[in-house]
Amino acid sequence: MARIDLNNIRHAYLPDPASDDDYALKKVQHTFDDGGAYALLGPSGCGKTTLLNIISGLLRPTEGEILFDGRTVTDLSTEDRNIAQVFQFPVVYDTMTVYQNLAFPLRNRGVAVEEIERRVRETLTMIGLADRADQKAKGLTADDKQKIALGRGLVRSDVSAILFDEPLTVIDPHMKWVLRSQLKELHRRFAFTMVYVTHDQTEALTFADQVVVMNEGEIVQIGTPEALFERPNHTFVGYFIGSPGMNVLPVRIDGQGAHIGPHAIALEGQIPQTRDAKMELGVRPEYVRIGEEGIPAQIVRVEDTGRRKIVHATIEGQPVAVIVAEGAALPSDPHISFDPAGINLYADSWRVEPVSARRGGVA
Ligand SMILES: Nc1ncnc2c1ncn2[C@@H]1O[C@H](COP(=O)(O)OP(=O)(O)OP(=O)(O)O)[C@@H](O)[C@H]1O
Repeated sequence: MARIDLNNIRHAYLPDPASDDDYALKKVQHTFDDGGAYALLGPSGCGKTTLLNIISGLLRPTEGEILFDGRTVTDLSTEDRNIAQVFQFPVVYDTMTVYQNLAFPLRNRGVAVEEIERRVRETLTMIGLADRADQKAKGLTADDKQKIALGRGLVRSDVSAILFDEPLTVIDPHMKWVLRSQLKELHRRFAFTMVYVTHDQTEALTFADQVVVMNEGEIVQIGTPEALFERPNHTFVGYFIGSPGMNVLPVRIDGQGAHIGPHAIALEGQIPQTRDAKMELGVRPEYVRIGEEGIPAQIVRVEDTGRRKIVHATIEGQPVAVIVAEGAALPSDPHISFDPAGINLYADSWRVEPVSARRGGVA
């Protein structure tokens, strides 16, 4: 397995890109550590597949350089980069049996027959197709074919990395959960470098150690699922991750602190100097309290989701979502307050650290 460095990668599908908007990938500078499990997460069209195809060699970037373990591979093919890639829709050899499909990439590389037998049997068990080893792929369901495609990616131990592009789209929901857990387990056992593209936050957060969140051709944050939840770097990460997403509230900052209308908000640490930036507070619904004290609120709607309720309210005309326990009673004169530990401050959509935590830093 390999460490993958992306140095100043940009990509435009247009022949003569002029402005930033012409680039599907604006600028990517990132290292995927050897043996890391990464998810590329973001909405449709943000550049995930473009980035994945640049790593695999299906696409040559307009600018920049790709290195595997310090060696430049920018001009090498997928085969020469020794990459296994699993796509959204299954790519299998219909006329071969399930066993032959998995054995094929190993035979191609001259792996010894006993080793092929051992690895193929092990992988077949892992993907739940051991009992169908001798069946032709042709008659199988899309689900099972995709399991073969996953198996073909996993059967080789010599690859630099395994790349997955929304591989569970065609898999039924229960099997999705099973395969996701198996991929995670495989990663624990064999420490493959894995990059997994998805627009589904559950898939990303359960699979990856590090989630790379992308928006409009840029990486906006790389972090553990916990960091993305507690300290979103950008308001986009705040509302893209979480259900419902983070509340983002415009605030006024002055020498005394942050204010929503006439109401002062208690913050941890000192507020950094922010010049003329657009200032917002980001507070996840899990950190909003509804009770007798705080800012007067109007309840608009209550959603019952089973173990908890989501209360949709407004304060000073701004929508706020609040998560409360299933049995909790709502006050007749509702007020909203924020747990200071759950408040993040944003200047022009990017998070700023409270000054005390950064020792005198300025936004
Ligand atoms: N072959 C192509 N030619 C021209 N534009 C393209 C091509 N492939 C992708 N794009 C554009 O590049 C941008 C990024 O696309 P990309 O497929 O990388 O996004 P994505 O995040 O993987 O989206 P999705 O989840 O829908 O696959 C989009 O605006 C898309 O329309």
